[in-house]
Amino acid sequence: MSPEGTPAIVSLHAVTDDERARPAIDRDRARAAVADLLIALGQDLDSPHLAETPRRAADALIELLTPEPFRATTFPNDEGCDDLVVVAGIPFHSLCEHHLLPFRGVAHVGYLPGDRLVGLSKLARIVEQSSRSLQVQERMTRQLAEWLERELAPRGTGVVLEAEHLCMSLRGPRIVGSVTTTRSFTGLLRDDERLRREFESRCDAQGMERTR
Ligand SMILES: Nc1nc2c(ncn2[C@@H]2O[C@H](COP(=O)(O)OP(=O)(O)OP(=O)(O)O)[C@@H](O)[C@H]2O)c(=O)[nH]1
Ligand SMILES: [Zn+2]
Repeated sequence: MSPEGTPAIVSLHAVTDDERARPAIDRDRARAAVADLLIALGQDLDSPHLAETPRRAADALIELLTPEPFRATTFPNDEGCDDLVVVAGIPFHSLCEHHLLPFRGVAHVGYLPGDRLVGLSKLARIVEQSSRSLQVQERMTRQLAEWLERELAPRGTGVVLEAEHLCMSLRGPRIVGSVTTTRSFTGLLRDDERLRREFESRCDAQGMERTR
């Protein structure tokens, strides 16, 4: 309950310290750098199709790397819900920190409630927010679990990401269709095998292989 005694809807800002510490984006410099890159790659910037490409490409990258802040609405768990809450099959795409190429797939995010419940859409929003950054899949998985821990203090969290990395399918080993799975479990989801299996069975129903 809020201090006034009305039912509490607590809003918490969801931008992490990491994101606050990020240096400001210099759009002009990014555009000039893309122009330099294209010239270094032997491309002709005088061609009508390429003339605006530095602007377009820089703006596209900036869009992909700019998380949208949101407020993480939470509610008191007045009904004492003690079953897993899982949003499975949340589509996402992000940019691989090593090659600046996309990786894309689905995220499954769940928690075992403690004193608070979170608005379900916020689980999708935090996936979207953490994907808007140069990422490594393992780190993104861990960040999502840490966010749940921080905002909800739940009795357990489960996060599973399944993704195809274009740096592996379009170049390098050129293996098309492989799926990388990363997982993070905390609290009772880490310690109680029955709960973890229950979480995983809900993820399986929305797994990448089944839904693509
Ligand atoms: N652990 C992890 N590795 C990633 C991720 N995304 C890309 N990588 C890997 O990052 C590694 C970078 O290694 P390097 O050997 O420096 O890159 P490279 O010379 O381009 O190597 P190849 O990709 O094997 O051609 C590669 O093995 C990628 O597959 C990720 O999310 N997690
Ligand atoms: Zn990569």
